[in-house]
Amino acid sequence: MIYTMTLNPALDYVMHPLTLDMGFTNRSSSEELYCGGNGINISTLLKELDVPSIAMGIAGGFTGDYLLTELQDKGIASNFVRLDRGNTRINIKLNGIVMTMVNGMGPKIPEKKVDELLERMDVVRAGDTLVLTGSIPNSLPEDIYTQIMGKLAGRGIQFVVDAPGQLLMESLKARPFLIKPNNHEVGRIYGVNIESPEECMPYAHKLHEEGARNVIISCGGHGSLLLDENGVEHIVPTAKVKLVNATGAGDSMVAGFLAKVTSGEDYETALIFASACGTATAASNGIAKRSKIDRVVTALYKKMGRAMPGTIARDIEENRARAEAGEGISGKTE
Ligand SMILES: O=P(O)(O)OC[C@@]1(O)O[C@H](CO)[C@@H](O)[C@@H]1O
Repeated sequence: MIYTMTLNPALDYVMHPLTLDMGFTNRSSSEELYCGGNGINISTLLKELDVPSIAMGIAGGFTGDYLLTELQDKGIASNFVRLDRGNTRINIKLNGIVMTMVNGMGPKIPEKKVDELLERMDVVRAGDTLVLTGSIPNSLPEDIYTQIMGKLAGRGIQFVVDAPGQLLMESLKARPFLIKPNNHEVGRIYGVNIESPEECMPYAHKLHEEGARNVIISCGGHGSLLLDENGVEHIVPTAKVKLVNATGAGDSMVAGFLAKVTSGEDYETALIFASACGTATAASNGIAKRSKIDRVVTALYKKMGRAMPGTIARDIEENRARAEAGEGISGKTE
């Protein structure tokens, strides 16, 4: 089972401002509301791929109620600690000429709720994957990811960490199965300006030496890299699409990679699929639907001049047939 942990979930309120003048009232042409937070995005994309996962985390107030009802309606299993006070945050995404985001700090988490969460972690068993991702509310201890991994150490659980700077570096001691920073985050960690996968590769080796078993670094339109646990370097370009909203693109990569690795695909195939999932989300409102992912996967193999592996081609064909027959969530169109 794949467990995703979102300690600071959010409702993502996307506005499309016509102007963005500081100090004035600006008007939005339309708005959308999505359930967000990195782990929730990962579970959402996994659901789209028909890969089961359980979303865990901490939620509170009317926004938390909305979030959990939405997850239930989408058929995403969840196991959230509920706060007695405080609201799950609302993150503002101003999708204008450039994307401007204002992310909330999140509610205050009392110590007893942290204990409750740590107790609930006992459901994660040998062979499971636990994804620890996103920022943490400032009332939580900074080493919470390390605490969780410490508690579960030695149980045969694979950890995946996608977290900002220090949280990420701290987590490397636990030898996570996968980390997925982007080029800017890696640049900030090492104090360098790096854009392309080729420029990022030496830093992937450093992160590998520090403890990460597999390192994916996403580089936006420049492509992405994977340095796998066997020390093999993989680089994949990005399929060309019209950018709609890149929120959740990195999370979609993590989901796509895990979906393929856990179903036994090799690392190169998993990276290509991951890249397509990220691109498909960047070209969507919200997390990408299956039909768009399939189109981007096909376009990416074409761009790379490579034949699609039989397993991936069959999967796309089966999904198309199911969509035509009007079955299942994966048949949804955007
Ligand atoms: O404030 P954090 O936890 O760093 O990031 C939260 C967030 O921006 O990340 C997700 C996209 O990855 C969004 O759904 C969400 O609003």
